[in-house]
Amino acid sequence: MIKLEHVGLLRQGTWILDDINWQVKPGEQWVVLGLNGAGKTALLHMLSAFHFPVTGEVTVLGRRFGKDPLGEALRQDIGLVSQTLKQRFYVEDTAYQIVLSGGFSSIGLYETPTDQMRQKAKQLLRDVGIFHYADQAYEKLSQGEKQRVMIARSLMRNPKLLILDEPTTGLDFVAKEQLLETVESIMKKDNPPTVLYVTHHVDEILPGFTHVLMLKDGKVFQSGERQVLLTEKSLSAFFQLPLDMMWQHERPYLFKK
Ligand SMILES: Nc1ncnc2c1ncn2[C@@H]1O[C@H](COP(=O)(O)OP(=O)(O)OP(=O)(O)O)[C@@H](O)[C@H]1O
Repeated sequence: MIKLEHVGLLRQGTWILDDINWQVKPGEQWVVLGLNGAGKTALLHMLSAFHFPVTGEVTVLGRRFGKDPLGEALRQDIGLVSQTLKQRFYVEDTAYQIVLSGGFSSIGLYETPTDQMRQKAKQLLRDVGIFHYADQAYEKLSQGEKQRVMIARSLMRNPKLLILDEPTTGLDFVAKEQLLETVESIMKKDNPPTVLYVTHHVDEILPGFTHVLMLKDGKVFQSGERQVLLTEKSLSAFFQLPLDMMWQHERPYLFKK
Protein backbone atom coordinates (compact mmCIF):
# COMPACT_ATOMS: atom_id res chain seq x y z
CA MET A 1 0.00 0.00 0.00
CA ILE A 2 2.76 2.41 1.06
CA LYS A 3 6.52 2.15 0.92
CA LEU A 4 8.90 4.87 2.00
CA GLU A 5 12.64 4.30 1.67
CA HIS A 6 15.12 6.80 3.12
CA VAL A 7 12.66 9.62 2.58
CA GLY A 8 13.70 13.17 3.43
CA LEU A 9 11.81 16.44 3.16
CA LEU A 10 13.64 19.73 3.54
CA ARG A 11 11.91 23.01 4.38
CA GLN A 12 13.81 26.26 4.93
CA GLY A 13 17.05 24.46 5.68
CA THR A 14 15.51 21.97 8.14
CA TRP A 15 14.84 18.30 7.51
CA ILE A 16 11.22 18.03 8.63
CA LEU A 17 11.24 14.40 7.51
CA ASP A 18 14.56 12.67 7.85
CA ASP A 19 15.46 9.20 6.53
CA ILE A 20 11.96 7.77 6.90
CA ASN A 21 11.63 4.05 6.23
CA TRP A 22 8.10 2.75 6.54
CA GLN A 23 5.96 0.10 4.92
CA VAL A 24 2.21 -0.40 5.15
CA LYS A 25 0.86 -3.69 3.86
CA PRO A 26 -2.71 -4.57 2.81
CA GLY A 27 -4.92 -5.44 5.76
CA GLU A 28 -2.96 -3.33 8.25
CA GLN A 29 -4.48 -0.37 10.07
CA TRP A 30 -2.04 2.27 11.32
CA VAL A 31 -1.85 5.02 13.89
CA VAL A 32 0.78 7.71 13.33
CA LEU A 33 1.69 8.97 16.79
CA GLY A 34 3.75 12.06 17.50
CA LEU A 35 3.92 15.26 19.48
CA ASN A 36 3.46 18.73 17.97
CA GLY A 37 5.93 19.38 15.17
CA ALA A 38 6.95 15.72 14.78
CA GLY A 39 6.31 15.83 11.02
CA LYS A 40 3.01 13.92 10.96
CA THR A 41 1.16 16.38 8.74
CA ALA A 42 4.18 16.72 6.43
CA LEU A 43 4.22 12.93 6.07
CA LEU A 44 0.51 12.70 5.28
CA HIS A 45 0.71 15.50 2.78
CA MET A 46 3.55 13.70 1.09
CA LEU A 47 1.50 10.51 0.80
CA SER A 48 -1.23 12.55 -0.91
CA ALA A 49 1.36 14.00 -3.31
CA PHE A 50 1.14 17.55 -1.99
CA HIS A 51 4.86 17.33 -1.11
CA PHE A 52 7.60 15.65 -3.10
CA PRO A 53 10.57 14.11 -1.24
CA VAL A 54 14.01 15.67 -1.58
CA THR A 55 15.65 12.30 -0.98
CA GLY A 56 14.50 8.68 -1.08
CA GLU A 57 11.70 6.74 -2.77
CA VAL A 58 7.97 6.98 -2.14
CA THR A 59 5.45 4.48 -3.48
CA VAL A 60 1.78 4.93 -2.61
CA LEU A 61 -0.90 2.53 -3.87
CA GLY A 62 1.45 1.16 -6.49
CA ARG A 63 2.43 4.62 -7.81
CA ARG A 64 6.06 5.51 -7.54
CA PHE A 65 6.73 9.21 -7.09
CA GLY A 66 8.75 10.67 -9.94
CA LYS A 67 7.78 7.80 -12.23
CA ASP A 68 3.98 7.41 -12.30
CA PRO A 69 1.24 10.04 -12.66
CA LEU A 70 0.31 11.46 -9.27
CA GLY A 71 -1.87 14.43 -8.33
CA GLU A 72 -5.57 13.80 -8.91
CA ALA A 73 -4.90 10.29 -10.26
CA LEU A 74 -3.55 9.26 -6.86
CA ARG A 75 -5.87 11.39 -4.75
CA GLN A 76 -8.90 9.63 -6.32
CA ASP A 77 -7.92 6.59 -4.25
CA ILE A 78 -7.18 8.50 -1.06
CA GLY A 79 -9.75 9.87 1.36
CA LEU A 80 -8.13 12.69 3.35
CA VAL A 81 -9.77 14.37 6.32
CA SER A 82 -7.48 17.13 7.52
CA GLN A 83 -7.93 20.46 9.28
CA THR A 84 -5.08 21.97 7.28
CA LEU A 85 -6.63 21.02 3.95
CA LYS A 86 -10.14 22.03 4.91
CA GLN A 87 -12.35 22.32 1.88
CA ARG A 88 -14.50 25.36 1.53
CA PHE A 89 -18.21 24.77 1.15
CA TYR A 90 -21.17 27.01 0.56
CA VAL A 91 -22.77 28.12 3.79
CA GLU A 92 -26.15 26.71 2.89
CA ASP A 93 -24.88 23.27 1.77
CA THR A 94 -26.49 20.47 3.74
CA ALA A 95 -24.68 17.52 5.29
CA TYR A 96 -26.17 15.31 2.55
CA GLN A 97 -25.00 17.60 -0.28
CA ILE A 98 -21.50 17.72 1.14
CA VAL A 99 -21.26 13.96 1.45
CA LEU A 100 -22.66 13.58 -2.08
CA SER A 101 -20.10 16.05 -3.45
CA GLY A 102 -17.39 13.62 -2.34
CA GLY A 103 -18.40 11.51 -5.36
CA PHE A 104 -16.94 14.18 -7.64
CA SER A 105 -13.50 15.66 -7.83
CA SER A 106 -14.83 19.22 -7.61
CA ILE A 107 -16.01 20.70 -4.32
CA GLY A 108 -19.49 21.78 -5.42
CA LEU A 109 -22.17 19.68 -7.08
CA TYR A 110 -21.55 20.75 -10.65
CA GLU A 111 -22.26 17.35 -12.11
CA THR A 112 -25.48 15.37 -11.79
CA PRO A 113 -25.24 12.63 -9.19
CA THR A 114 -26.59 9.20 -10.11
CA ASP A 115 -29.26 7.41 -8.05
CA GLN A 116 -26.55 5.06 -6.87
CA MET A 117 -24.49 7.97 -5.58
CA ARG A 118 -27.50 9.42 -3.77
CA GLN A 119 -28.18 6.06 -2.10
CA LYS A 120 -24.56 5.76 -1.15
CA ALA A 121 -24.42 9.25 0.40
CA LYS A 122 -27.49 8.40 2.50
CA GLN A 123 -25.99 5.09 3.60
CA LEU A 124 -22.73 6.77 4.59
CA LEU A 125 -24.64 9.33 6.65
CA ARG A 126 -26.30 6.38 8.41
CA ASP A 127 -22.94 4.63 8.86
CA VAL A 128 -21.41 7.63 10.60
CA GLY A 129 -24.54 8.11 12.71
CA ILE A 130 -25.81 11.48 11.48
CA PHE A 131 -28.54 10.59 9.00
CA HIS A 132 -30.98 12.62 11.09
CA TYR A 133 -28.94 15.72 10.22
CA ALA A 134 -28.88 14.99 6.47
CA ASP A 135 -30.83 18.16 5.63
CA GLN A 136 -29.17 20.37 8.20
CA ALA A 137 -26.86 23.10 6.90
CA TYR A 138 -23.27 21.98 7.45
CA GLU A 139 -22.38 25.29 9.07
CA LYS A 140 -24.94 24.69 11.79
CA LEU A 141 -23.56 21.29 12.81
CA SER A 142 -21.33 20.81 15.84
CA GLN A 143 -17.60 20.17 15.35
CA GLY A 144 -18.04 16.45 15.95
CA GLU A 145 -20.91 16.19 13.48
CA LYS A 146 -18.91 18.18 10.91
CA GLN A 147 -16.01 15.75 11.29
CA ARG A 148 -18.32 12.79 10.74
CA VAL A 149 -19.74 14.48 7.62
CA MET A 150 -16.18 14.91 6.33
CA ILE A 151 -15.39 11.26 6.99
CA ALA A 152 -18.56 10.16 5.18
CA ARG A 153 -17.63 12.49 2.30
CA SER A 154 -14.15 11.02 2.08
CA LEU A 155 -15.65 7.52 1.76
CA MET A 156 -17.87 8.36 -1.25
CA ARG A 157 -15.29 7.20 -3.77
CA ASN A 158 -14.36 4.01 -1.92
CA PRO A 159 -10.81 5.12 -1.16
CA LYS A 160 -8.17 2.44 -0.74
CA LEU A 161 -6.47 4.67 1.81
CA LEU A 162 -8.31 6.76 4.40
CA ILE A 163 -6.14 9.38 6.13
CA LEU A 164 -7.55 10.98 9.24
CA ASP A 165 -5.36 13.82 10.50
CA GLU A 166 -6.09 14.51 14.18
CA PRO A 167 -9.84 14.11 13.69
CA THR A 168 -10.71 14.59 17.37
CA THR A 169 -9.15 18.05 17.67
CA GLY A 170 -11.59 20.40 19.39
CA LEU A 171 -14.14 17.69 20.21
CA ASP A 172 -15.64 17.24 23.66
CA PHE A 173 -15.47 13.83 25.34
CA VAL A 174 -18.78 12.56 23.97
CA ALA A 175 -18.15 13.79 20.42
CA LYS A 176 -14.66 12.31 20.52
CA GLU A 177 -15.93 8.89 21.61
CA GLN A 178 -18.64 8.98 18.92
CA LEU A 179 -16.05 9.79 16.31
CA LEU A 180 -13.77 7.00 17.51
CA GLU A 181 -16.71 4.59 17.32
CA THR A 182 -17.24 5.68 13.72
CA VAL A 183 -13.57 5.03 12.93
CA GLU A 184 -13.70 1.60 14.57
CA SER A 185 -16.83 0.69 12.62
CA ILE A 186 -15.19 1.70 9.32
CA MET A 187 -12.26 -0.63 10.09
CA LYS A 188 -14.63 -3.50 10.93
CA LYS A 189 -16.50 -3.39 7.62
CA ASP A 190 -15.90 -5.90 4.83
CA ASN A 191 -12.97 -4.79 2.68
CA PRO A 192 -12.23 -1.66 4.73
CA PRO A 193 -9.88 1.01 3.45
CA THR A 194 -6.42 1.08 5.01
CA VAL A 195 -6.75 3.74 7.70
CA LEU A 196 -3.88 6.03 8.71
CA TYR A 197 -4.97 7.75 11.88
CA VAL A 198 -2.80 10.63 13.06
CA THR A 199 -2.90 11.67 16.67
CA HIS A 200 -1.04 13.00 19.71
CA HIS A 201 -3.13 10.84 22.02
CA VAL A 202 -2.34 7.25 22.91
CA ASP A 203 -5.88 6.56 24.18
CA GLU A 204 -7.15 7.00 20.61
CA ILE A 205 -5.31 3.84 19.54
CA LEU A 206 -8.46 1.75 19.14
CA PRO A 207 -8.42 -2.06 19.16
CA GLY A 208 -8.96 -2.06 15.37
CA PHE A 209 -5.51 -0.56 14.76
CA THR A 210 -2.86 -3.18 14.14
CA HIS A 211 0.28 -1.03 13.86
CA VAL A 212 1.79 2.20 15.16
CA LEU A 213 4.34 4.54 13.64
CA MET A 214 5.98 6.68 16.30
CA LEU A 215 7.35 9.83 14.75
CA LYS A 216 9.66 12.19 16.58
CA ASP A 217 11.54 15.25 15.28
CA GLY A 218 10.95 14.16 11.69
CA LYS A 219 12.38 10.69 12.30
CA VAL A 220 10.89 7.25 12.89
CA PHE A 221 11.34 6.58 16.59
CA GLN A 222 9.79 3.11 16.33
CA SER A 223 7.27 1.39 14.11
CA GLY A 224 5.58 -1.96 14.29
CA GLU A 225 2.78 -3.96 15.80
CA ARG A 226 0.59 -2.15 18.29
CA GLN A 227 0.87 -4.85 20.93
CA VAL A 228 4.67 -4.89 20.77
CA LEU A 229 5.21 -1.14 20.68
CA LEU A 230 2.76 0.06 23.29
CA THR A 231 4.73 -0.57 26.46
CA GLU A 232 5.53 1.72 29.38
CA LYS A 233 9.18 1.50 28.46
CA SER A 234 8.90 2.51 24.83
CA LEU A 235 6.29 5.22 25.47
CA SER A 236 8.30 6.67 28.39
CA ALA A 237 11.31 6.86 26.09
CA PHE A 238 9.21 8.35 23.29
CA PHE A 239 7.65 11.09 25.42
CA GLN A 240 10.80 11.45 27.57
CA LEU A 241 8.69 11.16 30.71
CA PRO A 242 8.38 8.33 33.24
CA LEU A 243 4.93 6.91 32.50
CA ASP A 244 2.51 4.33 33.82
CA MET A 245 0.27 2.65 31.27
CA MET A 246 -3.12 1.11 31.85
CA TRP A 247 -5.27 -0.86 29.41
CA GLN A 248 -9.04 -0.36 29.52
CA HIS A 249 -11.41 -1.77 26.90
CA GLU A 250 -8.34 -2.70 24.83
CA ARG A 251 -7.23 0.95 24.73
CA PRO A 252 -4.04 2.25 26.38
CA TYR A 253 -4.05 5.17 28.84
CA LEU A 254 -0.96 6.97 30.09
CA PHE A 255 -0.27 8.61 33.44
CA LYS A 256 2.82 10.54 34.44
CA LYS A 257 4.60 8.77 37.29
N1 LIG B 1 6.62 24.95 4.85
C1 LIG B 1 7.36 24.83 5.95
N2 LIG B 1 8.47 25.56 6.12
C2 LIG B 1 9.23 25.44 7.23
N3 LIG B 1 8.96 24.58 8.22
C3 LIG B 1 7.89 23.83 8.11
C4 LIG B 1 7.01 23.89 6.98
N4 LIG B 1 6.01 23.01 7.13
C5 LIG B 1 6.24 22.43 8.33
N5 LIG B 1 7.35 22.91 8.91
C6 LIG B 1 7.93 22.49 10.20
O1 LIG B 1 8.12 21.11 10.15
C7 LIG B 1 7.85 20.51 11.41
C8 LIG B 1 6.79 19.41 11.26
O2 LIG B 1 5.54 19.99 10.95
P1 LIG B 1 4.20 19.14 10.89
O3 LIG B 1 3.09 20.13 10.67
O4 LIG B 1 4.34 18.07 9.90
O5 LIG B 1 4.12 18.55 12.36
P2 LIG B 1 2.96 17.72 13.06
O6 LIG B 1 3.57 16.49 13.60
O7 LIG B 1 1.82 17.54 12.11
O8 LIG B 1 2.56 18.68 14.24
P3 LIG B 1 1.14 18.98 14.94
O9 LIG B 1 0.85 17.79 15.79
O10 LIG B 1 1.41 20.20 15.74
O11 LIG B 1 0.15 19.21 13.84
C9 LIG B 1 7.42 21.63 12.32
O12 LIG B 1 8.52 22.01 13.12
C10 LIG B 1 7.01 22.74 11.38
O13 LIG B 1 7.23 24.01 11.93
